[in-house]
Amino acid sequence: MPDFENKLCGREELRARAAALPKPVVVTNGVFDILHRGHVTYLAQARALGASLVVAVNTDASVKRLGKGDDRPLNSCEDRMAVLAALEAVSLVVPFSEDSALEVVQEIEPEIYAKGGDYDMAAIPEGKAVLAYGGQAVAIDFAHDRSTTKLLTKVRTQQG
Ligand SMILES: Nc1ncnc2c1ncn2[C@@H]1O[C@H](COP(=O)(O)OP(=O)(O)OP(=O)(O)O)[C@@H](O)[C@H]1O
Ligand SMILES: O=P(O)(O)O[C@@H]1O[C@H]([C@H](O)CO)[C@@H](O)[C@H](O)[C@@H]1O
Repeated sequence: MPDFENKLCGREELRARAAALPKPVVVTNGVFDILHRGHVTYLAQARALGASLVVAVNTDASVKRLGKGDDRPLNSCEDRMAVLAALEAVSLVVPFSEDSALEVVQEIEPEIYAKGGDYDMAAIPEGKAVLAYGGQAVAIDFAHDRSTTKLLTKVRTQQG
C-alpha cells in the first residue's frame, strides 16, 4: 500500500487523528470530482495558511443531494479521497455524509477553515461555526478559471 493511503481517515478516528496533527490546522471540504489546476492551487494555498490540512470529502450520496447532475459524482468517494491524499499539501482526508461539513468542523475545531472564493464565509455553516469560537474563516480567491462541470461540458461538446 502506498504511504499516502495512511492519510485516509475514517470518521470515527477523525478527532484523535486531527488532534495529533501539527498546528495550526486548516480544514476545507468539497466534492473534488475531477481534480483540476484550480483545486490543487487552492489546496496548496489552504495548506500554506497553517501547518496541516484536513480535507473533508462529500460521500457519493451527499454529492447527489447537491444537484450537480444525475451522473455525478463520476469518481467514487473512495477514489476522490485517494487522489486528494496523494497531494503533498494534504495531511488527512475524511468523508462526510451530511449536507455540509459543519459537524466535521465542530468535531475538530480547527484554527482555520478555508474554502474557495466562490463562497461567502460569513454565510455558510462551517464559516459561521469557526468564527463563533474565535477561529479564522478564509476565502481563497480563484487563481485559475477551471471547474469539473466546465471540463465535462468540454468533453461532451467535443464528443457531440
Ligand atoms: N478554479 C478554482 N480555483 C480555486 N478554488 C476552486 C476552484 N474550483 C473549485 N474550487 C474550490 O475547490 C473546492 C471543491 O470544489 P468543487 O469540487 O465544487 O469544484 P468544481 O470544479 O467547481 O466542481 P463542480 O464544477 O462540480 O461544481 C471548493 O472549496 C471550491 O471553492
Ligand atoms: O465542492 P463544493 O460544491 O464547493 O462543496 C460543497 O461545499 C458546501 C459548503 O461548504 C457550504 O456549506 C458544502 O455544504 C457541500 O456539502 C459541499 O462540500
